[in-house]
Amino acid sequence: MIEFKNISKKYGRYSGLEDVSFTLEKGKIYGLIGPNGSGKSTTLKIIAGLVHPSKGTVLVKGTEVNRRIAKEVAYLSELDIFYQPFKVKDMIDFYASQFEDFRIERANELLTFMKLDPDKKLKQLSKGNRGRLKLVLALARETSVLLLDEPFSGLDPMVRDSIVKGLLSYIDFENQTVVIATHEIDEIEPLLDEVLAIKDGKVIDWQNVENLRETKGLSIIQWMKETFKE
Ligand SMILES: Nc1ncnc2c1ncn2[C@@H]1O[C@H](COP(=O)(O)OP(=O)(O)OP(=O)(O)O)[C@@H](O)[C@H]1O
Repeated sequence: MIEFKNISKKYGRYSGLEDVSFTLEKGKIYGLIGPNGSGKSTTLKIIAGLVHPSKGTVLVKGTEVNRRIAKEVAYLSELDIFYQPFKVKDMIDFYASQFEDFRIERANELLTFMKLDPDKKLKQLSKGNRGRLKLVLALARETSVLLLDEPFSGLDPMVRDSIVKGLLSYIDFENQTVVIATHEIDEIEPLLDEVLAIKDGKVIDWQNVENLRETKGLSIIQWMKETFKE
């Protein structure tokens, strides 16, 4: 579904990714784990067609990423910059006008689940509620690729668990490839099929989560501590 072939990304003198190759399959949920600045967001942005690699080829559904294929990718950015005068419901209408795969009924259901008032102005939303709105906008799309960059930032720990459970009902386990970059490993662990460890722009390890648990007896956190120990 998603193929990285020898991808490097340079930002001027700085390196974002270095010769990264992998294949992500349909129907799986992947976690990208790594320290700050390791290349997680760069990876997601390349899949979403927002950043162009300096070297290598990226295929999404067998096609080299272009504007058409990028429109089939739902991407939740780590940034939350919204057009301030909009109300929540204006944002829903805007997304519906931009993406053919945006399902308004689903968005309204998600707004209720996230306890967001459609009539509230975006500038009046707390950071946590902006985070919830970002999730609504990404999950209301019926796409084959769903990319979530730090989807729980700003959400208080008390609600994260219930939001993760809610997430489950909006993921199409058969057909979607979901990639989540996060530091909130505890919350996300029950969702993940595979984890990729990224460090200094390289994938340094890759594990199947069930295998990690059953054959090595490790949780993702334990594996992560071993993988990233200096
Ligand atoms: N627009 C940019 N201009 C210059 N350097 C950049 C830019 N975006 C990313 N980088 C650099 O590329 C590297 C990878 O950044 P990236 O944002 O992909 O990391 P990350 O793993 O998502 O980090 P974080 O966990 O802090 O979000 C870092 O060294 C970063 O400073």
